[in-house]
Amino acid sequence: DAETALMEFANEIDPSSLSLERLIGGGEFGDVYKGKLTLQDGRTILIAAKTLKSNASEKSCQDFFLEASAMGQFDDPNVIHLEGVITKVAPKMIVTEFMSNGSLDHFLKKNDGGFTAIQLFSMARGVASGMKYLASINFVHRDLAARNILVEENMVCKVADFGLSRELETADSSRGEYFTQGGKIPVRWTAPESIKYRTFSTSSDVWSFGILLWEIMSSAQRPYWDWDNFKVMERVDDGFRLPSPMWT
Ligand SMILES: NC(=O)c1cccc(Nc2nccc(Nc3c(Cl)ccc4c3OCO4)n2)c1
Repeated sequence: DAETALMEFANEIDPSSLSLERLIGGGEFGDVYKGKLTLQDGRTILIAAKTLKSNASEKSCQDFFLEASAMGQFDDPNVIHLEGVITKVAPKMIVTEFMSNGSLDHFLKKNDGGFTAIQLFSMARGVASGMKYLASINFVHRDLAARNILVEENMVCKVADFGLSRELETADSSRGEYFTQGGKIPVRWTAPESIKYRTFSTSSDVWSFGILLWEIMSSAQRPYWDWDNFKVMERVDDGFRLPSPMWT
C-alpha cells in the first residue's frame, strides 16, 4: 500500500529538526506551511510542509502518501524535491524544498504583463523539461495546470502537486494509457479522450501542457473564460481551440 511504498522512497524526518514559521496555503488534505529543516550535516534549509488533517479519511491518508511516494521517486531540477515525511507523530506531513514565488498562476496574475517573452518562454521550457522527465519514467500527471506549477526565487518553474498523478499501468504498453476509476476531472485542462473515455496518458498530459502555455501567455486568464464546463466540452469536441492570447 501507499505507506509501504512511502518507506522505500521517503526519509522519515525527526520532528525536532523541523520548525514551521507561517501558513502559506490550505488544501484538500490540510494546510501548507513555510518552515526550516536542519539537515544531518547541520545545514538549515527553507522548506514547505503540507500537513494531513487529523480527521482525514483512510482514503485521504492513502492519497496523501501516494503523492509523497511519487515525489520521492523523482529526481529532476524541474520537479519539486521531496525532503521527507513525518508519519510517526501527528500531524503527518510531506516536507519539500520551498518555492518562494508560490504557484505559477498567482505569480503570473501578480505580475500581469510584467514579463518579457524570453522570461515567459523560459518558464514554459522549465515546465516542458520537468514533464519530459516524468514522461520518461512513465508518470502521467493528469492535473497539469499553472496552479500546480511552483516558482522559485530565480523564476525556475517546477512541476508539483501529484495528487492526481498515477504511474502508468499499461495493459497495452503500445498505447500507454491509464484508466481512472473516477473522481473529479479538471475539464478545462483535460484532453477530450480523457473526458470521454477516462483514459489518461503522456499524450493527454501534452494537451494539458498546451492549455498551460495559453495560461502563461495570457497572464493566467481562465481557459475558455466564463464558459461552463458543458460548453467547454461541447465546443472543444466540435473543434474549437483557444485563440492565441493578445500579447502586445
Ligand atoms: N510565497 C508564498 O506565499 C507561497 C505560496 C504558496 C506556496 C509556496 N511554496 C511552496 N513551495 C513548495 C511546496 C509548496 N506546496 C506543496 C505542494 Cl504544491 C505539494 C506538496 C507539498 C507542498 O509543500 C509540501 O508538500 N509550496 C509559497
